[in-house]
Amino acid sequence: MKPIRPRRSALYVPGSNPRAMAKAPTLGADVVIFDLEDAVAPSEKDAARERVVEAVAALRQAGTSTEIVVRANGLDTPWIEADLAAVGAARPDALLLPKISRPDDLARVRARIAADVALPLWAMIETPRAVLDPLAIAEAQDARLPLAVLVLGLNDLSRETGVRQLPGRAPMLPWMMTALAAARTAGIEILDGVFNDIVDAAGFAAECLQGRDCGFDGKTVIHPQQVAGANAAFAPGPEELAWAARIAPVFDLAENAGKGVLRVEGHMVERLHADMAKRLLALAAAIAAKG
Ligand SMILES: CC(C)(COP(=O)(O)OP(=O)(O)OC[C@H]1O[C@@H](n2cnc3c(N)ncnc32)[C@H](O)[C@@H]1OP(=O)(O)O)[C@@H](O)C(=O)NCCC(=O)NCCSC(=O)C[C@H](O)C(=O)O
Ligand SMILES: [Mg+2]
Repeated sequence: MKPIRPRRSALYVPGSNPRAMAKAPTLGADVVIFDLEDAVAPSEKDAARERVVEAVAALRQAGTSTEIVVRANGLDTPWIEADLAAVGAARPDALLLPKISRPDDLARVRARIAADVALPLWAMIETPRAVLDPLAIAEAQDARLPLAVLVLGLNDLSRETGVRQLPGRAPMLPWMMTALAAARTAGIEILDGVFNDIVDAAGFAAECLQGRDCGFDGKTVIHPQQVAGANAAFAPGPEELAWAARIAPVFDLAENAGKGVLRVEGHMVERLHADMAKRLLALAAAIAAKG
């Protein structure tokens, strides 16, 4: 089993907001994404980049357990060269690239990152082209700069396609699930998009549960108030864990060694269910280890 790093909540923080940046790593999010892209006005780009480099360095020095990611500006913007150089110097845990539409976009980024820099890339799936073939993006791998996580950008997708962001997200679901299948085919993770209405706690909770039911590893969030809800929704619940603990070891028992399927408490349990249960228990242990 691959080592598990919980990514239940990934909090975007504008690189232009020092107060929020200082607060972000203390809020319990598994991931903090310092944003240089859409949340930062053009006039603030240079100052934000410097501030983000300093913040990443300070967090590394402090040995934070929060995963620290920097979102760069788009490939065709005037800021990308400086962003990539800064990320090379700061060495966050990962670099998030917006508006990746095709494998060649990743190749172009990789070619522009200094040869002595090695770190995971995350790619935003938020253009119409990307949702038509997310597998080509997810499978565009590289040893030095591997693609580790896809992140949905449903605001940009809405803007680019005219699709409305409705409760239940019916018009978006085919794209969301295709991206999820692409991530799983490539063996990488995928995070759900943001929920813009900060005051609609019930709507946010419903969307978190939907994301979890759809198989996402976590949700990107935009405000401190959304962190706890995402953490709760994307963590295994007590009943789920209790069941997992009961079925995880059943095929390890000597009497079941030659069996492929069992009846446990009225349920059919195959080896695949035991494997899923072991993964769930490992995720719970990784969450517990965070303290
Ligand atoms: C959305 C906000 C602009 C709301 O800001 P504001 O009304 O000022 O928030 P509050 O007054 O409620 O804030 C209370 C305190 O919490 C801190 N805070 C707020 N937001 C954050 C945050 N994201 N991280 C850390 N801390 C935060 C405030 O500083 C207050 O603290 P204090 O003063 O000490 O009391 C704002 O929440 C915000 O900017 N959110 C992030 C926006 C962002 O990054 N957007 C870009 C990413 S979303 C996206 O692009 C998705 C994708 O690409 C797509 O296409 O869909
Ligand atoms: Mg976007």
